[in-house]
Amino acid sequence: MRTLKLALLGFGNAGRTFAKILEDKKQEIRENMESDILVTGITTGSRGSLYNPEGIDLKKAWSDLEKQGSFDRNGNDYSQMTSMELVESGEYDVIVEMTPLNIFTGQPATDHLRKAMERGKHAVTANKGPIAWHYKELKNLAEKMNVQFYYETTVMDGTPIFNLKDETLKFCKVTEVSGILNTTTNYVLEELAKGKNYDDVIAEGKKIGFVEADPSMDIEGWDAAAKITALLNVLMEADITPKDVDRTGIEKITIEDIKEADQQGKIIKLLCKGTMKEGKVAASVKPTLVEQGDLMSVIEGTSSVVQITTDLMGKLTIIEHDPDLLQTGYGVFSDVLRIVRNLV
Ligand SMILES: NC(=O)C1=CN([C@@H]2O[C@H](COP(=O)(O)OP(=O)(O)OC[C@H]3O[C@@H](n4cnc5c(N)ncnc54)[C@H](OP(=O)(O)O)[C@@H]3O)[C@@H](O)[C@H]2O)C=CC1
Ligand SMILES: N[C@@H](CC=O)C(=O)O
Repeated sequence: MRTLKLALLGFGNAGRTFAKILEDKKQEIRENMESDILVTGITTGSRGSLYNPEGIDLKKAWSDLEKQGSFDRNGNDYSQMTSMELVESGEYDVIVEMTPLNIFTGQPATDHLRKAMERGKHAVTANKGPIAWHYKELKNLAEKMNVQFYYETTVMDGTPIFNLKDETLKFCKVTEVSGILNTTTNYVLEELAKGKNYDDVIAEGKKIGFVEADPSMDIEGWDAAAKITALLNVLMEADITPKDVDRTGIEKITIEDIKEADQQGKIIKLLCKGTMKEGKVAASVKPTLVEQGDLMSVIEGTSSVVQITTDLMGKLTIIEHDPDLLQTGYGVFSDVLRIVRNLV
């Protein structure tokens, strides 16, 4: 039986859901992959940290957080470790980065991943900042250190996009990527059309768990810009940052705009697009009028869609229907399983 130790940075919506899946599937992983996956460290921004090289009691960790809003300060595993201290000196095999998105720098997530890989640790990130800002450097570092580095959750949760390209679209050259990649704006536009108040809609989205810690990251199109950047960096080796995306958010869209679109038989969607022509990459995020009945118009609620055009396989469309946090947790879980599978 192999033992793989994980250090989790961030234990919010994504982190807790991932931990629950891990706990639920513990026995199946043992039986099918002859592996035990232990979590040896967890850090948060303000709710304390846990550390135990023999494995943390995950059920207690999330129940303490959910019941009392912080880890148990009197518990055996309670620790004062900061994220960087855990990364630099903790005992673990895989760092799992799930801290909030800082879209303007990709930090501190990038430093966490860089430092862990420099120590020869494998890395998984749900945080798209590092992929949007520092993908090439991190990928090169992973190769140099001979470690695995995965980031499936950064775009459309656990929907296999990066895995699909890596595993089943070998030698396909991607020439265009488009889609609806941000849940919050899709949800907000739809709920405003029903006559709901903006603040109530954001509060609902926060409760469900998909709105970023700072909602302007979603509303101003930054999250979508980070996702199209991540897709282009990975699928086309574009080497761009979110600053290179021609970006307009939905902050100026009014209920009148939505009604006017409806009268014309159209609907407003925040569309992302990236193309590669003669070696040049162009990327945009823009509120766009879409004909009702068009494929993009039926992507409702928390659903997302991506279309990938390739030279050998033409255009492929992948829709993620009504995801919730389970699919976010699954994205992280699938990356960790990929590491286990490749180690066997
Ligand atoms: N939720 C979703 O639908 C999806 C989220 N993601 C990405 O996953 C990441 C996490 O999202 P989510 O779980 O929803 O966010 P949350 O805001 O729910 O949780 C963030 C967690 O990170 C902690 N944290 C903040 N700063 C630090 C730090 N410096 N070191 C360690 N922990 C820290 C927070 O602690 P505290 O609460 O104490 O501040 C909290 O535990 C984000 O980058 C997001 O973009 C990706 C796909 C989908
Ligand atoms: N805030 C994001 C969450 C997932 O990446 C979104 O709304 O899509």
